[in-house]
Amino acid sequence: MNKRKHKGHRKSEKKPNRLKKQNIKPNSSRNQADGKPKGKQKTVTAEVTCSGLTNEGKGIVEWEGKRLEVAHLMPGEKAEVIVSKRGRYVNAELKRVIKPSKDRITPPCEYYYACGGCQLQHMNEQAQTRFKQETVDALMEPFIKPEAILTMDDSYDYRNKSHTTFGLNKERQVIGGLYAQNTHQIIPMERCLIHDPKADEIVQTIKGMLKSSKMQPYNEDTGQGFLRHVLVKVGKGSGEIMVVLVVASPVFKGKNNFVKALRKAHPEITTLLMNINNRDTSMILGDQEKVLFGKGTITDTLCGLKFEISAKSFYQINPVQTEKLYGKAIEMAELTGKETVVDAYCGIGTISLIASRKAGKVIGVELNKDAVRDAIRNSKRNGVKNARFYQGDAGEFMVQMAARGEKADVVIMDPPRSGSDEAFLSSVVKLQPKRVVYVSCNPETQARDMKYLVKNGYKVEGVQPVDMFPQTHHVEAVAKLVLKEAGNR
Ligand SMILES: C[S@@+](CC[C@H](N)C(=O)[O-])C[C@H]1O[C@@H](n2cnc3c(N)ncnc32)[C@H](O)[C@@H]1O
Repeated sequence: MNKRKHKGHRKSEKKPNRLKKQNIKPNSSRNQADGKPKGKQKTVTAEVTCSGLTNEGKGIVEWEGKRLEVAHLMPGEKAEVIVSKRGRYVNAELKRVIKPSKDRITPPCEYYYACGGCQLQHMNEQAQTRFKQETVDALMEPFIKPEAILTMDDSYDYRNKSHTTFGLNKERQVIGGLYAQNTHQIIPMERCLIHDPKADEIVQTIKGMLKSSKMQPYNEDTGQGFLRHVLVKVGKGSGEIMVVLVVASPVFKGKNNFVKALRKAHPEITTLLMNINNRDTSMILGDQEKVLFGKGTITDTLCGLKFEISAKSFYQINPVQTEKLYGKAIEMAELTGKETVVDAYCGIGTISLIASRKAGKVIGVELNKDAVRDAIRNSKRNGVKNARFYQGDAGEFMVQMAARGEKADVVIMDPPRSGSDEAFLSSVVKLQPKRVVYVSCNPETQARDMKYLVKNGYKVEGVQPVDMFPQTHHVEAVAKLVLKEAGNR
């Protein structure tokens, strides 16, 4: 996915929406012209005690009868917070922790409090694990008690994909970094501790080259400038590296010299692309792409298979944990070699091809054209003969399968953060697969969709949380649902 927030991830896909975050009714006290809350802002310092955490890892406190959310505050902690009130809009920020939790640590990242990418670095590993376990436990409480979360030994440097945004600071110097949470303000940074270190090194080289190559960073407000973002994908298993320069115009002055210099500085880059994004959008990647050198894709190894990955295709960002996640999903599918498996929202065919080794046949469906092309190539590359891939909306595809009276023994589904839809879920109910394995990076929408399936004849037999995104509030979960006996539906 080319969006800033996903599986992962890190930035909101939409423009900031602080009202929504604070659970206050939209536009209740806002000036319609500039979007800012109406009225004079009052600021007070208040002493509060944190009673728990939101699903985004923020501390919950009570102030003047209102429930407020305070980033970086932990349960049981007493703290001073700055409360800003304008009309009915109330915001609280941590000023000082008076009584710290025994689980509080000093965040190792120097940008942590300014950047929005990580939300849990102030918690030790046990507290992070407990938070994620409790989040999934609470969401799955109507169905089953989840298994203990699968954690990761080395919880930094794990991301195989990074994107850095470029701009100019007030002194008109080039800066590159991540956006501050809920804003489009770039926090200049040289190293993000959850990125692959090599990716950050390459980005720093590119930043240093901008001046000599007379390349201007893009300015979102004026629409002037050239370089918007740099996307780096690292094949952790293969060592292959893809760099994508996301630019605002197809005219790349000094391209040959730039490419030559970058290759000289980083011979480990295996392919370089230019992606043209000239729209006023929060999406990182545009539609047009040009390969500047190499094959335009990287290949990585996962679960013993080789996968080719395009710039715009989704690929799980933490391969160590992905192997655990996929292993669990395949175990839950209980394949014997005979089954027809539908792998919905299949991306580049990772789960499909791993499942194909134990299934009769696999049908993969995916919306992104590039990902489907990758999946077909991956199937050939791995000598898989019993998998077919289709491009389209998974819901529509399932509706058609149900209308044609086709059969599926197992449905594996791994939708984006927003979850699945009624067209898809109602068709699953019509197709009546014996098992549904639901993989999700958002257990909130997963629980919502599971409720539909449970109402319509399925029973939850297991839920396995996996920590795919250490240091952030995100958590992955895989659930096994089985069709109840006809008499028990
Ligand atoms: C979370 S990813 C999972 C991909 C794959 N299962 C994996 O593990 O790599 C979700 C995928 O769903 C795709 N997608 C999003 N909306 C879709 C839709 N309506 N129908 C089919 N695929 C969709 C995205 O392009 C993305 O590849």
